[in-house]
Amino acid sequence: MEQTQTSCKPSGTMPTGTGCSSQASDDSALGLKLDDGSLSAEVVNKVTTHPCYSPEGHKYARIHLPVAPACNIQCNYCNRKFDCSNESRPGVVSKLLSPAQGAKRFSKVKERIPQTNVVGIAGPGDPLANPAATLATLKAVALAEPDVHLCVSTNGLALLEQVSALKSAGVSHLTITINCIDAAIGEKIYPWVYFNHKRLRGRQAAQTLIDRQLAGLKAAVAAGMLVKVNTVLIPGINDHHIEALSQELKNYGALLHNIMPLISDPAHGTYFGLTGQRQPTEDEVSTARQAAGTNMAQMSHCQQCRADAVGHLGQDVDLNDMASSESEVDSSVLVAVASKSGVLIDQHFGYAQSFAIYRVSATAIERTEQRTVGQYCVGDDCDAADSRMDASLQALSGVKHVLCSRIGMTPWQALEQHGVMPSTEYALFGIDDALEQLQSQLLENGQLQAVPSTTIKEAM
Ligand SMILES: C[S@@+](CC[C@H](N)C(=O)[O-])C[C@H]1O[C@@H](n2cnc3c(N)ncnc32)[C@H](O)[C@@H]1O
Ligand code: SF4
Ligand code: SF4
Repeated sequence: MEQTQTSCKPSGTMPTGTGCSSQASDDSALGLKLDDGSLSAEVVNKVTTHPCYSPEGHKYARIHLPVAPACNIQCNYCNRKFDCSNESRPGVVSKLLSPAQGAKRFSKVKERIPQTNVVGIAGPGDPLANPAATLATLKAVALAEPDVHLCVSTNGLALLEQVSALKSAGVSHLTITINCIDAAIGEKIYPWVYFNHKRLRGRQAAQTLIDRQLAGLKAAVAAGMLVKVNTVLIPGINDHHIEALSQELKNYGALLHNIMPLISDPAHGTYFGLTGQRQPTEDEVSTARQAAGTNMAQMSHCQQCRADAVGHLGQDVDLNDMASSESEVDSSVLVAVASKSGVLIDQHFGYAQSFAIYRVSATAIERTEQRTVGQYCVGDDCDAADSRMDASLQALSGVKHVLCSRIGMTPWQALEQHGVMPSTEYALFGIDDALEQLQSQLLENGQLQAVPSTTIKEAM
């Protein structure tokens, strides 16, 4: 790292951010600081040319490439959607991309918005729960445009073992979401963590995650990455803990702290949304930022972007026109329907013993077969049936969407991880009506090759 001294010295907190100062200035900031505590010219440049690290970077644009669907933990505030064009929140995307599609999208966007100098991978799941796709995408982008800043956003569970691969791929900016350093708080945020081939729950899950996050943070800082920490502010859960957390983040060498308000809505289908967990008020967010600001430089201009956001912060561009020119748009998709009555979407995923399979294209909705499955939920046990899930996944092979009246969080996650999108949006709709609405949505989002007219026919 270049060690040219600049006039940019740590100067206490940076509530709106000048981008070149930070109070996180002890030795654990390792390679980022010069002997007198100021930031090196290289670091200052990397900070001020990134729109999220500094308001000074506002003239630059970023692109998030949605190549990472799976996640290795569950947060009570997160419900990812892979085919959603109308919600503006983290974790949703219009369409998942392969690494090749991601690199192609970047090149097209770069042509259209030449100020795009940051390529980030932020989901819709966790980039490091999808390491092959993440690294392949980063490498393809770096090959096309060596000067771009590569950025990854992770929950940190798998960070420690990926730091050197990320570094070799050229990742300079890293975001870790750390919501607490106390497992008693963490168990209220994370229902489970999947680590070392085991699903951990309760305090053990939270402690494992926290330990791995801090070890990953330390390793990333030591590798010279500029680490920003995201913290989701959840009233009554971690709001009293923010100052202690920021003190620890400073000790571990994080450069910037981004306290983001919880987004919570029953319609999102998250645990917090369904249990009525409220969002913080603006005053509560600013109190938390002030408390954390005694330790850490604060980011306060985060837009809580979608995992496929493109453009300048706050001025996202619409990708619909681009989506239709990206290859691999399906000409038809298979949809599995869970129905007791045979007329309505009125069956819980876990209680279905068979699914009606439909092929949906732009011109037709055709019933192709009935597939039998072993019932996933047995008694009250709808959440601990890994082997039954494997059987369901096999039975649903080739299917892209499952329509059902209800579904548990665990099977939802497992389906998502295998590229199948469950939906309870059409609960109690007539099957024909639901399929027509899904068809329109897929066409609108550019996920189906468009050709006019719609017919429903029975092919059985
Ligand atoms: C969708 S995540 C993807 C990256 C990675 N899986 C993670 O959690 O850091 C991007 C950011 O959005 C945040 N996020 C997700 N759902 C949120 C919600 N309902 N309210 C506030 N922030 C949320 C996450 O905590 C994370 O900081
Ligand atoms: S780690 Fe990220 S993607 Fe995974 S559940 Fe939490 S917010 Fe969602
Ligand atoms: S979510 Fe915040 S940190 Fe991430 S790209 Fe958007 S503005 Fe930047």
